[in-house]
Amino acid sequence: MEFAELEPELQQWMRSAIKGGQSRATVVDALLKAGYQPAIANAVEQCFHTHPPADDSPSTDAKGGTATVLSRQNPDTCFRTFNAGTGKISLGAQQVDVRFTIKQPNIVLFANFLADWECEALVEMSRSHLTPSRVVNAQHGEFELKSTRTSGGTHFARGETPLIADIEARIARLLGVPDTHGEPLQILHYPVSAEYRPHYDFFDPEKPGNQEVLATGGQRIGTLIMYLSDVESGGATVFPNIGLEVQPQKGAALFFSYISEHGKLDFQSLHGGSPVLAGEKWIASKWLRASEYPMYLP
Ligand SMILES: O=C(O)CCC(=O)C(=O)O
Ligand SMILES: [Fe+2]
Repeated sequence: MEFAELEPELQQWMRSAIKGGQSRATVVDALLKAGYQPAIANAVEQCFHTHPPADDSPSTDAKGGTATVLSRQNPDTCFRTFNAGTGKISLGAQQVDVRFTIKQPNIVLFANFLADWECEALVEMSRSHLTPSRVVNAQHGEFELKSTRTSGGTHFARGETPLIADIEARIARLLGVPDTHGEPLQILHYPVSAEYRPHYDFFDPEKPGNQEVLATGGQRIGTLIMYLSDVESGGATVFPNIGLEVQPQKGAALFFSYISEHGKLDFQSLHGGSPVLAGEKWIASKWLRASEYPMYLP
């Protein structure tokens, strides 16, 4: 949906909300609640570019104001909702399709999120920089090698290249969460037999080793896994508690969020990458936080 196609009153409302310092998520959320279709997020994004917030109006995010959807008690409402009837979502050159949705846990599979050339470019940028993937030890907070995660990976800072900036803007438009809430983009490579055993992407707040990761950007609230390759055999993303298996398809993206109503962590979101049996698997993971995540860690 193009900003220029909206009714003048709506354009005016959007301009003043943005000039007044409302965040993208707040504006999109208000419009969805008013009954607009999710594609309205496109128009909001365009409006942000053409009518950026005034320099002297601090954003409600920065003030921690109550209008900020992401600072609510119940952060799951900050994501747009999708259903089987959502239809095509126009994101720049990509016409994204919703393939299926599950409500609990909240899972959505999108087809055609990335173009083939974008998948190939991300793989080529990463191939020579892979190091063994690590996991955070929830007891003492160190990042360590474990047999439960045997992929190789690398990461890119937000906006590190024009392609990455473009994909991050697309994610923000699709999900209705500002790109500033995203961790660096992780590129993961699974050769034959590599896997990521079932785990949660959120950090258990009860565990002492998680306090440091939680202090930067707050809790993780959702994950977008972008498939950069097909896999000849094996390598599905699995949700063992609900019996779901998603076979990687180049260009598709799997979204799931794990803060259930009333801000409770959703333990049904247990998921993993099953072992690759033939061929190789490449993915890009974008983890989203409840608050802004710094560009460079202190
Ligand atoms: O490899 C997969 O399919 C799952 C990856 C994953 O769980 C993650 O990146 O958090
Ligand atoms: Fe994960």
